[in-house]
Amino acid sequence: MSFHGSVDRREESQTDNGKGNGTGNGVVASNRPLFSSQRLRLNPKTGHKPESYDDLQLEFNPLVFSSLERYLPQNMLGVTRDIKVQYMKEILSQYLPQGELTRLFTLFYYNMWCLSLKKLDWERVWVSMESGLGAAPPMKDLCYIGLPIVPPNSLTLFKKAEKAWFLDFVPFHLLVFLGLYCSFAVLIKIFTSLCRLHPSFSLSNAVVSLIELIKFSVLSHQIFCTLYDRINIKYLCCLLILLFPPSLQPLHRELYTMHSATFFVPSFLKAISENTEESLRRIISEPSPGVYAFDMLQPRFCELLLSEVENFEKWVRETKFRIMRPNTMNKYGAVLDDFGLETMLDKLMDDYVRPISRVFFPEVGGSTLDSHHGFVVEYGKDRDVDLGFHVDDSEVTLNVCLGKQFSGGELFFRGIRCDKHVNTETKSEEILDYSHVPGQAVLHRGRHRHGAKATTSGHRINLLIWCRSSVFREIKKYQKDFSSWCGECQREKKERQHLSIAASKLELLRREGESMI
Ligand SMILES: O=C(O)CCC(=O)C(=O)O
Ligand SMILES: [Fe+2]
Repeated sequence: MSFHGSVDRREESQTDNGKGNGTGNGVVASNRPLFSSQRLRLNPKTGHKPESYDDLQLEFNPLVFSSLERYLPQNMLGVTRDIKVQYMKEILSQYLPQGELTRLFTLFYYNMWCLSLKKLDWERVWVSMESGLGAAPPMKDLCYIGLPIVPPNSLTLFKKAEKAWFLDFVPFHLLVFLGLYCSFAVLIKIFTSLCRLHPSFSLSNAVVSLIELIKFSVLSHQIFCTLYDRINIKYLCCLLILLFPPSLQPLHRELYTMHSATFFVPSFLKAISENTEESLRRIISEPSPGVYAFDMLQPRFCELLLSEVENFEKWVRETKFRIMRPNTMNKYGAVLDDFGLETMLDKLMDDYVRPISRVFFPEVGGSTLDSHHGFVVEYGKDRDVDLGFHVDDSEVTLNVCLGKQFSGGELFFRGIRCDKHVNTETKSEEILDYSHVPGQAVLHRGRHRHGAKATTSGHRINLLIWCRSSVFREIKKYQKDFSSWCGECQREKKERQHLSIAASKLELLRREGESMI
């Protein structure tokens, strides 16, 4: 690999120890095709005044040569400019084709610019180049002096540099630009209005003032850079949030931690505490295969949660805060995790939904539910009207009606399907239209196709928790047959079994016929 060559080169240069190219007398033959062991010194010769290369037609910017000159080995500092140029050109051309170098020099100049503004020190230029381009040994020397040179054909390293450029530098660049732009814009505005107002306005005065203003802008720009540099933007955001906290205050603090006795009806609590299939079946009905219904929430809890949601929505309206809606299908409703109910919902899933799902939905990861998306949906006048036919992004969905008074809004279920069969037709035995009652929960697989009919009057608000299992999702990637839960896969499997039994029977009959003959 090209890296090996680079490592060798570095080792070679280390043994050379700054004493030139092996000749020992500091003289380098001008017609020498290659300075076989070129190296640069690690620390610049600070007292050395570099020559100007501006008048030469060079492949690289003359400034690169001036900048590089201080890093030449001692014996090269006294030779003619042409030899220095040749020496430096060879160093530069060893590393990269011209095109890539040009692009990398952009990075270099960017760092130089940062340096000039004291945004970066050399140490950080090195670190930035190193992390941006990869830490190939020979680069260390070169990067240390700010030259982002990488071994030939190291396109991958360059890609990394580009990525680093975008991730680290572009946001900074934009901010600096904005800072500069704003300060200029404001100052120019002040300047022009002053010019118009001031009685002693003259062109020469104006030019002098303008120069002063530019100086001032550059200074403010530098202050801005320093601020940016010193105060990590993340911490700045945290600080701002701490200084100006969003003013949403919970209305009912008791909702934010799990109080099972006040949240749930006694029958539900009893069944969960016994934690057997029998105890659960005692309180749970199954109006259609795969849809389980049971009484769950106390009316008081529903009221509290409804007023908490109202409080949240009022705050959203007043502050004009933009919030994410529960999913792409709803224009109303709110994600409960977003206003602090995440911990309570975690507990609800862990201690209540999972024990039931373990019994009723083991084949879709019911016992390994480990994350959730909890939200409320709202239907009625000035709200969503109905909800289209869909499947949820969940393994198991808990849907509890919180209230209020309403008519219509039935949940309709149309069979469980895997991805492949999600659009297949519904069999009559799969049809269920279910009318929800406040406090009552419906538990179903996320892949159970469903929707909600129009709420024709009143206001319907439901609490939903889409529960997910990462284990199930991982296993599912390697499966093709979902006949343990997909209605259509089941039918296909039965069909295959049917055909194979019929074929076996036919084969038996054929053999019997043959033996008779
Ligand atoms: O409106 C409902 O009760 C159903 C909501 C639903 O299915 C969903 O949000 O995924
Ligand atoms: Fe749904």
